[in-house]
Amino acid sequence: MPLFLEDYLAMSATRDGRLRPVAQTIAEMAKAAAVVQAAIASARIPQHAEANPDRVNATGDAQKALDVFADESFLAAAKASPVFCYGSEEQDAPVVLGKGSLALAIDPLDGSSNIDTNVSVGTIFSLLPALDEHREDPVRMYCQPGTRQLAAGIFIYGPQLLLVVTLGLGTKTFIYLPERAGFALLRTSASVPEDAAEYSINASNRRHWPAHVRRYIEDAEAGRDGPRRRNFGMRYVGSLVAETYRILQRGGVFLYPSDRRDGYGSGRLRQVYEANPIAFCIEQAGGAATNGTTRILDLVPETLHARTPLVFGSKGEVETFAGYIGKQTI
Ligand SMILES: O=P(O)(O)OC[C@H]1O[C@](O)(COP(=O)(O)O)[C@@H](O)[C@@H]1O
Ligand SMILES: [Mg+2]
Ligand SMILES: [Mg+2]
Repeated sequence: MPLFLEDYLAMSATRDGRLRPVAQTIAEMAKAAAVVQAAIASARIPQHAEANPDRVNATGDAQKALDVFADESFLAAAKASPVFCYGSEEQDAPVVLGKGSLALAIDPLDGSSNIDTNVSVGTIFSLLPALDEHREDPVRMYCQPGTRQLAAGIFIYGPQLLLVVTLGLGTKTFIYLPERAGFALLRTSASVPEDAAEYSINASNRRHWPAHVRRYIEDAEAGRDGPRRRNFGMRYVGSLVAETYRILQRGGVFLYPSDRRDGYGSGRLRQVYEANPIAFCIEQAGGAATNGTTRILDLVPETLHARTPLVFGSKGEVETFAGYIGKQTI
C-alpha cells in the first residue's frame, strides 16, 4: 500500500503543528495540478483562456492560454487554502485574498516555450509565512530570503504527473495515480549525486556570456583531453522543472547566467517563484544552488518579479563553476 500525499502531509503537520496550513495548501494545489494535467493531456484548454493572444505578463513574456488557465486554477486553489496573498508570474502584483497565514509565490506554468511541443512543462511554488508587518504592502511579503520558505515544490506535467516537494524534511517525489485520483510516494528521499558529468545551458547565448562562463563550458567540452580530464554530456530541455527533475535523478549542473543582452543583467529566471523553490528542493536533496558565488537561499529579493542568475545541481560541479569566477580568462 503506497503512502499517499495526504497521509504524508498529515504526518508532517502532526510532527510540526506550524505545517498544518502548509499541508492544507499543498493538498489543494495537488487537486489543481491534476486538472491542469488533464487539460494538457487532452489539449482542451477552456476557451476563455484563449481570448487575448497579445497578452504579456509582468516580466514581458507572451501569455499563452495554458499560462492563463494554470494561473486561474492555482489562484482558485489558493482561495480555498489558508493563503493571505498569491504572488504569480502571471500577475503584475500579489493578489490579496485577505485571510490565512501563508504567502504563496508561484510560476503557474513553467516552460512556456514548450507548450504545444508535447515536452514536459510544470508548476513551481513556494510557501512563505505571511508576516503581519507586511499585510498592508504584500510585495514586501515576497522580499524574504529563501531560507524562510516553509515548503516548496514542482509539479511536472510530462509522461508522468509528478510532485517534487520539500517541507524542510528532505525532498520527496510523488506520482499521480489516475485510478486513485491521488499522488502516491514514488521516491522516499531524493538525493542529488555528489558529482556528475552532464551540464545544461542554453548554448545559443554563448556570444553574450561573461568570459568565466565561456571558459567553464569550453573546458567541459574539451572532455578527457582538456583540463577537466573527463567527458561531459549536455542536455537542455528549456523547461526548468524538467531540468530539475533530471538533476535530482542523475546529477549534473544547470546554468542560467547573467549575460550581455538587454534585460539579462541578472539572467532570465525569477528568484521568488523559480530560483528559491528549486534551490530549497535541491538543497534538501543534498545538492547546491547559487547565483554563481552566493547561495540562492541567502539572497534577499527586491521585488516579487526580481531575477537572478541560477546555477544548481551536484555540489561538486556547482563549486567547480564558482572557481572559474575571477580566474584569468583569455
Ligand atoms: O529559452 P531560454 O532563454 O533558454 O529560457 C528557458 C527557461 O525559461 C523558462 O521557460 C522560464 O519560465 P517560464 O516559461 O515560466 O517563463 C524556464 O522554464 C527555462 O529554463
Ligand atoms: Mg518559469
Ligand atoms: Mg511561467
